[in-house]
Amino acid sequence: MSQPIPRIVRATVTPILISDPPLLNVLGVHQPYTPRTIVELETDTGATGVGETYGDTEYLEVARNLAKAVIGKPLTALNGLHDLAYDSAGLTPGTVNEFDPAGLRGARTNEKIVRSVVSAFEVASLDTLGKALGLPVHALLGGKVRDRVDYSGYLFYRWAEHPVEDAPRDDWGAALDPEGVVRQARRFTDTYGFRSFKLKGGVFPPEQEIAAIKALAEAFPDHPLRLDPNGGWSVESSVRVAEELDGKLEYLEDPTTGIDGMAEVRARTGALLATNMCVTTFGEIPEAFAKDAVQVVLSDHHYWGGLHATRELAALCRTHGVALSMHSNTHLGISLAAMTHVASVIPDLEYACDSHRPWQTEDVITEPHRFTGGAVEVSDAPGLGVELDRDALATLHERWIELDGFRDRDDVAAMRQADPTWVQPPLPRW
Ligand SMILES: O=C([O-])C(=O)C[C@H](O)[C@@H](O)C(=O)[O-]
Ligand SMILES: [Mg+2]
Repeated sequence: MSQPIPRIVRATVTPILISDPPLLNVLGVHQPYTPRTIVELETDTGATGVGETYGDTEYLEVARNLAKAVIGKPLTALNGLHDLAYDSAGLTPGTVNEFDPAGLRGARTNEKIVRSVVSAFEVASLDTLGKALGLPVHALLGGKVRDRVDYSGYLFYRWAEHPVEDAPRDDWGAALDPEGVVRQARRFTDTYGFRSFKLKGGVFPPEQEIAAIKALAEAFPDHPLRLDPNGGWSVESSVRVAEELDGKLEYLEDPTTGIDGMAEVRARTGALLATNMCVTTFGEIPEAFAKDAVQVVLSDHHYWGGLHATRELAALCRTHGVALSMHSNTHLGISLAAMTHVASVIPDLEYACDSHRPWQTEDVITEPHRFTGGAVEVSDAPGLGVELDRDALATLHERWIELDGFRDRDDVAAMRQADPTWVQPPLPRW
């Protein structure tokens, strides 16, 4: 006997600020606090679920509108979320900002904002549905093909402390040269067992970053390595780095900006190139793949629009012989759970995924994930397999209310706290 599909009766959007260390990148430095949005859904049958996404003001606005619009909708109406988000926010597709000061993921567009918000509602819906059915999210996506998902150790040049008073602190110390990077990698691997490393570059002139990769290669000869300057280099510099590091990298990530620049680096060096900047939406795929600009697409279920969309992306990549792996920005355990579920159902995932999570000291789930052997176990518990920590959520939301200067991530402005002359660096920087 068929049952009515549960309908959504409550959708709550809670903005939070989470502590973030002073991690450096081509734009500047992370703020002491990064905004995230937590979405909670409840159905008329009493089932509940959670999702997480970016929390900057523009995202939050769209999320708040979508929260009103989903009331009364069937829990399984996932394919309508995208249009509902556009309509409820009164948006049309378009570019908001040619360069995103917050996330180093190409231009900031309404499409990316909408998809990022939709991802949190889609994940929350799947969590709710899974819990109602007693099935893990991976089962709702066709079933896991692996029990553990590999993540790479995400190394950053960093300062010991933020240059502002009362900022959160940690005990990692500074990493500003090859020795510091190797020390950080050693601690990462001792603590979490990571079996590959990615170094966030674009911070120092390429020679210094080449030296850091060489030091890592010497210290960890069995660990695959990646370098990601977020488009900080010209084509000429990219070619030089690719040649200097030939044989030392498993791939080079976004050495330069734009599809044409990436295609030229590929054509001149044969280096394997990954991106989370020049292919971040479905519309960019035909040109990038036709020009052989990228060989590894770093998906991010937030900005591709959710877990189903990530599987669609995986199918497209597979069809074109392009590999798929996973990008990450600052995030908490709800996102890590979603990333792990979707990664577990993609058969041909050959590279370890990225995750910022080891840098975070706070979470909104009662039992944060553990990285062991560089991997996270895929949960078979109903839904995402996480439980919301309401006290932690309330505390981090209070912080969002109090510290209104951090509600939009801006790495350029954060850098100005240390260097008042700092302006958004033009790319390429070198
Ligand atoms: O792989 C990437 O490009 C990123 O993770 C972008 C991020 O914004 C990262 O650079 C960061 O958080 O500094
Ligand atoms: Mg990247």
